[in-house]
Amino acid sequence: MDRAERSGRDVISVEEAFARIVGRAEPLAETETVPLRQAFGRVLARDLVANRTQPGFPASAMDGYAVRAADCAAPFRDLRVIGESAAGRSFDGTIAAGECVRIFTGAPVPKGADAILIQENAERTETGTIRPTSAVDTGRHIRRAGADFASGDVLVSGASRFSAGRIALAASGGHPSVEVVRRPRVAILATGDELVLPGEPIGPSQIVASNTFGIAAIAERAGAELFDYGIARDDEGAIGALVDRAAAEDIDILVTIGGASVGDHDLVGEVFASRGVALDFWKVAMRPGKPLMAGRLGAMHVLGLPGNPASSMVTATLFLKPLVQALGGVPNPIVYREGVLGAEMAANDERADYIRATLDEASAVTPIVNPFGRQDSSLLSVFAAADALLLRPPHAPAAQRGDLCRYIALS
Ligand SMILES: Nc1nc2c(c(=O)[nH]1)N[C@H]1C(S)=C(S)[C@@H](COP(=O)(O)OP(=O)(O)OC[C@H]3O[C@@H](n4cnc5c(N)ncnc54)[C@H](O)[C@@H]3O)O[C@H]1N2
Ligand code: MOO
Repeated sequence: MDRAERSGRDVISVEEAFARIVGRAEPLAETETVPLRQAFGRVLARDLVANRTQPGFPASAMDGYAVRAADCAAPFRDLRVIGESAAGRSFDGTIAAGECVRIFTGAPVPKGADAILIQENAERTETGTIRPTSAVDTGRHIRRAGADFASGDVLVSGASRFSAGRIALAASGGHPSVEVVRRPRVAILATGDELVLPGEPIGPSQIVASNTFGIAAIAERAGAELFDYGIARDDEGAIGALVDRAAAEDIDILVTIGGASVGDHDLVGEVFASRGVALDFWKVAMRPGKPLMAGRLGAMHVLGLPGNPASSMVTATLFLKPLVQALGGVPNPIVYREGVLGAEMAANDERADYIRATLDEASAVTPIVNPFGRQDSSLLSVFAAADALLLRPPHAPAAQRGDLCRYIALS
């Protein structure tokens, strides 16, 4: 496909682009076992089954006395304290009528007891007995064995992402390590003669290659293992060598930044073609982010993001993030929420607009979405200050302040 052919043709909708990039992505089959401490955010490969029952014994939920409920009915009489059960140190005898055992939270309930009298409802006497001051129901303050889970229960279903709570549950179920889906391997390659790294000496017509850092954060948050391929000059050989490297290093998603448009130095599409990338599409009816390329080189997904900072961040949010999630085996829809417009909007043209906006959530359940006045796709300061991308669908009619709208929350 030459440049003339690539330009102008086949502008597809955002929904179509999503279906082609994300909808066709197969979750990775490979798994790995990681220590539980490293499992946060990872995707569980298969159902995690409890190795033990929790609690493993009937346990007291309170500090007090293990009693027979029948002994704690009015008129109250003294109960003899025949021992103590603390967490980790049980009382091995059996409680008979008129007896009780001093017990602490989490400790095993001794045989014969069927309730816990909290210590606030017991008067200690000088003769080593206690007297209940309140009746107690059978079963009161006793956690039955297996109340949390039983051995063999599914604790966390396969394809779930490990939250803090799920990690703690896996630990409680007796798992020091867990089997998780391999992280998708994402390589990021910035292209452009004008680019230098942050902190490097910078010439008068140079700019800092900032996009890699933002895109990497989006990909890693979505679960990627990241490979930074640095900056390639606007040279077919240099860019091509890094495409080859990605294929050789079993990269799952190669992301290029810049060089996606129609200028004489926009070489990425040609390099892709020369390296055998099967280009699926090259333009999306969206703003920012129109010159987005997507294709495959064998099993490797290839995404050519536009160079303008907001364009690359928006396309990474809409397509790269859910693609990483799809390969990693987690649900990956783009969630559009409902808001109220904080400003009037002009009628839209044929491109879906993703307008950088702030959310005012203080006043109402439905947040007010306030678009920034400046929407140029070079403005990182505006993107960084945004909480949301306000969606203006293609051909949306003019809208008033207070009208309902949809937005994507940025985080
Ligand atoms: N004649 C036309 N010109 C342009 C069109 C068009 O349809 N016809 N599309 C415009 C749109 S929309 C966009 S978006 C840009 C995309 O251009 P490229 O992907 O080719 O990006 P570059 O030209 O390489 O760079 C654009 C801009 O972004 C800066 N940049 C590039 N890489 C980085 C990076 N890693 N970090 C930070 N900034 C980066 C670069 O210096 C340029 O300023 O094309 C329009 N043109
Ligand atoms: O669509 Mo470009 O991505 O506006 O700047």
